[in-house]
Amino acid sequence: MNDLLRLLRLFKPYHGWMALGAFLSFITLLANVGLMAVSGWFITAMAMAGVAGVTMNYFTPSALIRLAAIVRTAGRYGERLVTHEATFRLLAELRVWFYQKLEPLAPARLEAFRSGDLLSRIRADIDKLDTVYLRLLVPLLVALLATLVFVVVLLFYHPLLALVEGGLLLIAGIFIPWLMNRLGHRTGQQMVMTKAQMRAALVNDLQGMGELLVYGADARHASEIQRLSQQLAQQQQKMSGLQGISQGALGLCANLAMWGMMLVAIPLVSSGSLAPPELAMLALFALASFEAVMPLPLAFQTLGETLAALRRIFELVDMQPAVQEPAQPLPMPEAFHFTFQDVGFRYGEAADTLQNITLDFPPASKLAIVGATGSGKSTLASLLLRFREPASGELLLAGQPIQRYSGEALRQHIAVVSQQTHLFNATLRDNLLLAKPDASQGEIETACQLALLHDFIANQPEGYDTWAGETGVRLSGGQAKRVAIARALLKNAPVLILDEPTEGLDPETARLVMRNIIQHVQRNRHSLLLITHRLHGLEQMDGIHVMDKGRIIESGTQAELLAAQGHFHYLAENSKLLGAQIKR
Ligand SMILES: Nc1ncnc2c1ncn2[C@@H]1O[C@H](COP(=O)(O)OP(=O)(O)OP(=O)(O)O)[C@@H](O)[C@H]1O
Repeated sequence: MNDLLRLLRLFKPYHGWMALGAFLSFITLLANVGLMAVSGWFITAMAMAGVAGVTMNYFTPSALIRLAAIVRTAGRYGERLVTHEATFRLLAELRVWFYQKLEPLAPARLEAFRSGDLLSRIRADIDKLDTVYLRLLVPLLVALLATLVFVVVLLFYHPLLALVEGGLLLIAGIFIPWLMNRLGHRTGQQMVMTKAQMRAALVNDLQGMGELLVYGADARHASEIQRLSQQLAQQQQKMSGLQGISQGALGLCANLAMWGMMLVAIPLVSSGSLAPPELAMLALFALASFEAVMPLPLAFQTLGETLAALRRIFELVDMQPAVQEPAQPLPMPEAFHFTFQDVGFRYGEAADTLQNITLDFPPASKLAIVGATGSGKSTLASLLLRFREPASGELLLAGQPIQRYSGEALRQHIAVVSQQTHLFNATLRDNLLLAKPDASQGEIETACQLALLHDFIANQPEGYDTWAGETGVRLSGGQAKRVAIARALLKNAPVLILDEPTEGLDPETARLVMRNIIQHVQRNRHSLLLITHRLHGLEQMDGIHVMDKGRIIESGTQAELLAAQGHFHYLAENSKLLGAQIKR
């Protein structure tokens, strides 16, 4: 329930729209019930007047009937318009709010979630929330008000009539929905989970379809999807069964109310305290009044589903970002001088990933981090990018703890080519412009020339408007990598971080691209942090740090490290490429 109240507070800017929608719905209901009641009265009165051969004023009731019919039609139209407008506005607001809450959680906190699950929360769970206003709040408010009005109206005729109507409305509006909620709560929650699991499994399988086919695991994965889909079908069947029972029970209550009216009203007509046309009027009034509670059982039956969706949304929203933004961030410095002082870091409860890292990364310098796979090189870069915070020691930027700067502002001054580069399902131009939306064609081409990509693009029939495909599938691995390099160079940021930039490139192309990158950073007096396994081109670095098991075990220039005959020398000996480089 707390989650529901919290959601209502989020709806605050739209309370006016919401109230208007509920009001129109209430008016429409009153018009419908009035229409039925007056019609019942009018038909009976006319019949009786015909039998008795007397004349009666039929203008007023027929005008009333027309009025009620017009109000009902216009009201229904207005109600649909306003309630749906309100719902779409609420959903749009919720999506933006949710996205804004998600953004600071990326990448560190969101890694724990499957991409299909995140998609499910953003789309399906948010969509589910339209039921809170449209199917829960409006019907509940209208039912409450209408029950009150109906009981008061009947009290004017006879207290017993009000008692029958009120009692049956309470059974239909409270007991049956309560029962449906009890019976449907668990299944509703399970349905949200099953749907989310199915979406996550589908997204996962579609992304890895190639591997599934190669290893012949597609049938096994398909059977899991089938199992989930059967589970969902069973849950849906149970919910539909409950819905059928509740609608039947409601119909029964409405008919019982009509009969109840007759039972109470017939003696009143016989005793002369009620006119005969009023008997038909009351019977139809009672029957029609149950429209007020009709939507409630379904609303409460699906409440479990709605609350589960809401919980999944708040669960994400309430997560603390891995990095806290300072309340009053320092302005960005003129020169980007990073200093690691005895920095330690670990992922969650795992063992230390980084220990006692001390290194200096001054402006316009070129630093290489080399070492075995899993030794913590990329983690070091993610601390620089403020995606994560050191657990111990200090990471300084221009002499100030990096925590005092805004992560977002900092990242505007850093260009990155990460290990797993992501290309968007857009043209090559759009993928490049991501780094600098206002870049000119000349700037784009220069960046691509540096990445040795321009000739390839120029040879494509559509040039820079060639479609890259989802995650760059329409390019080779090496081409996609070079798009990422060109994108980083186009940004022209004072700090460039390259994590395995030449992975997937043939040795000659790798050598030429690295040569161009180094010339580019030297020309612009930018700094470069190169994370690599490949030990070529390192003679141009101002410093090399060798990492092993989260620690820096050696530091120096290439010549110094080779002369020291330590770990770097051992790695170099094992690298034919470096041998080729040194000979050259
Ligand atoms: N998001 C993460 N959550 C938990 N552990 C992680 C995460 N990312 C990396 N690790 C662990 O931290 C350690 C260091 O990883 P990191 O990616 O920094 O190494 P690396 O030196 O860059 O490796 P490689 O050369 O293979 O890219 C590894 O043991 C890895 O399993």
